[in-house]
Amino acid sequence: MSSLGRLHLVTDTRPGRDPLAVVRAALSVAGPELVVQVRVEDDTDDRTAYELAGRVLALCAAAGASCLVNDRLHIALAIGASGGHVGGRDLPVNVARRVLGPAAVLGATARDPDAGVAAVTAGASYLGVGPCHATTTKSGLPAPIGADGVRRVASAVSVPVIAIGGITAERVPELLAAGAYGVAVVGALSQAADPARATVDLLHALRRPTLPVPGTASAADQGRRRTPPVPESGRGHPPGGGVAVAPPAGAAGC
Ligand SMILES: Cc1ncc(COP(=O)(O)OP(=O)(O)O)c(N)n1
Ligand SMILES: Cc1nc(C(=O)O)sc1CCOP(=O)(O)O
Ligand SMILES: [Mg+2]
Repeated sequence: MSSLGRLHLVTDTRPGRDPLAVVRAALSVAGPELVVQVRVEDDTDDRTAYELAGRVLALCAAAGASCLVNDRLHIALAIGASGGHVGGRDLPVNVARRVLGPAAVLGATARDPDAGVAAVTAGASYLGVGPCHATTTKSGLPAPIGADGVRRVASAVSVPVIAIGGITAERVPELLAAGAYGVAVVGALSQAADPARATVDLLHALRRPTLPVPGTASAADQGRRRTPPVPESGRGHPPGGGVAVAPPAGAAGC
């Protein structure tokens, strides 16, 4: 069983970006609190994606952080990543779970409660929920769901909810209050003048105590933020208070 960090850095591989420099800067201040999701553009060939993912994994391993791979689960397996993330146009969640195996971290995109419940039933160990706010990083997304949309999903599931889309440090408190466990960002770090400083700001916002949201499964996680659990093995829980993540028992396709 592994522990999920609360701050997810999704790589920005658009032309002119330097994803490895941003990953290095973020890891230098976040260490094991960071999850790096390797996400490449759709027209990137597998060899390029594989080489980037391998480099990111090496940086993460040296810092004690987790590395996930978006969409391309064969690359996740090839490099020995902690897991992967799939959305509505990728492998179905139950198939992704079968491919990655029962111990892997598997994220699934969910934009509403029904999709969230279905993804968890199929084997997702966390949900990426958004877009919370307008984003300039990705096109073709539906209208932002805001903190209320995050609340609706978080209320329906018992796995960590990672809010995504237009996230800034200033917006973190309302998302935590809505039941989010953590956040995933692209631009807040890749477009920052000082990505290390921006990482610190996001981590501070994520560590700030928030009131539990009554009736949400994530209220338990909010409680854990104040009183981190005693790790089973004495390791694996980041200083920010990660939560143990394992696929639900009997997940379809496992
Ligand atoms: C944490 C997180 N949440 C959502 C997504 C989006 O995944 P998806 O819907 O499959 O879109 P692409 O990222 O593949 O374009 C994500 N990657 N991470
Ligand atoms: C990759 C991605 N997926 C989203 C979704 O809602 O599914 S939003 C998004 C991009 C998030 O970038 P930024 O932090 O720069 O807004
Ligand atoms: Mg996808």
